[in-house]
Amino acid sequence: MNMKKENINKIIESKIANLPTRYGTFDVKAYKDGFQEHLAIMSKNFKDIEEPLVRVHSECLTGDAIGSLKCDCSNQLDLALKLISKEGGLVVYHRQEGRNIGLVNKINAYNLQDQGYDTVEANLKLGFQEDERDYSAVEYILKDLGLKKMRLITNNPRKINFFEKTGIEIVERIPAITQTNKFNENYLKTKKDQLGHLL
Ligand SMILES: Nc1nc2c(ncn2[C@@H]2O[C@H](COP(=O)(O)OP(=O)(O)OP(=O)(O)O)[C@@H](O)[C@H]2O)c(=O)[nH]1
Ligand SMILES: [Zn+2]
Repeated sequence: MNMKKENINKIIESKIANLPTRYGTFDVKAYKDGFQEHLAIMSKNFKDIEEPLVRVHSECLTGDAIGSLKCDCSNQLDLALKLISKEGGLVVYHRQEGRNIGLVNKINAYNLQDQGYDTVEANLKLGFQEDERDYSAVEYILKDLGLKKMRLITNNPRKINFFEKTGIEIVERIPAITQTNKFNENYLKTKKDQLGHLL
C-alpha cells in the first residue's frame, strides 16, 4: 500500500493548466505515481513567493466530496484553499485516502467506529498501522515545483518530522484548526491524545 522510494522515479507529470474555482483561479499540475494520482494546486503568484503557504491534504472522499461531519478534512481543505488564494501558496491533494488504507478499508473502519472503536483502534483491528501514509511522492512534487522554504499548514507532527528531513525548510507551522461538531469531537480528541496532533 505504501509508496516505495523506487516508484518515485516513475512519476508521470502533466503540464500545468489553469483552473478557475470558487476560491479564485489556480494553476494545477497532476502527478501519477503507480495507481495514485495527486494534484498540485498553486496560486498564480506561487513561484514569486519565497516562503509560500503549503498544505498537504490527504484525500478524504467522505469529507471532501460528501461533506461528512465525522472528520475535519473538508473544513481544512476549505481553509487551505482560502488561505493560498489570499496569501499565495500551494495545496497538494495527496490521494492517500483513509490515511492510505483506501476507501473500502476506511469504511470498514467506520463500521468498527459505529461499534465503539476509535479511529486508531479501528485501523489496528483491521491489521493496519494507525497511519499508513507515505509522503515521498509529495516530497517529489514539492521539489519539482522548486520549493526551498515553506509555511506548512498542519497540526500533525509526523508530517513536520517527514518534511524536516527533505531539506525543504519549514520556516513556520500554521495550525489547521477548524470548527468542531458533535460528530468529530472524539475523532479530534483521539488525534490529539494518541496521534500527537497539536490541537
Ligand atoms: N483510516 C482512517 N482514516 C481516516 C479516518 N478519518 C479520516 N481519515 C483519513 O485521514 C486523513 C486525514 O488525516 P488527519 O489525521 O485527519 O489529518 P492529518 O492530515 O494527519 O493532519 P493535519 O495536517 O493536521 O490535518 C484522510 O486521508 C482521511 O481520509 C478514520 O477514521 N480512519
Ligand atoms: Zn476526513
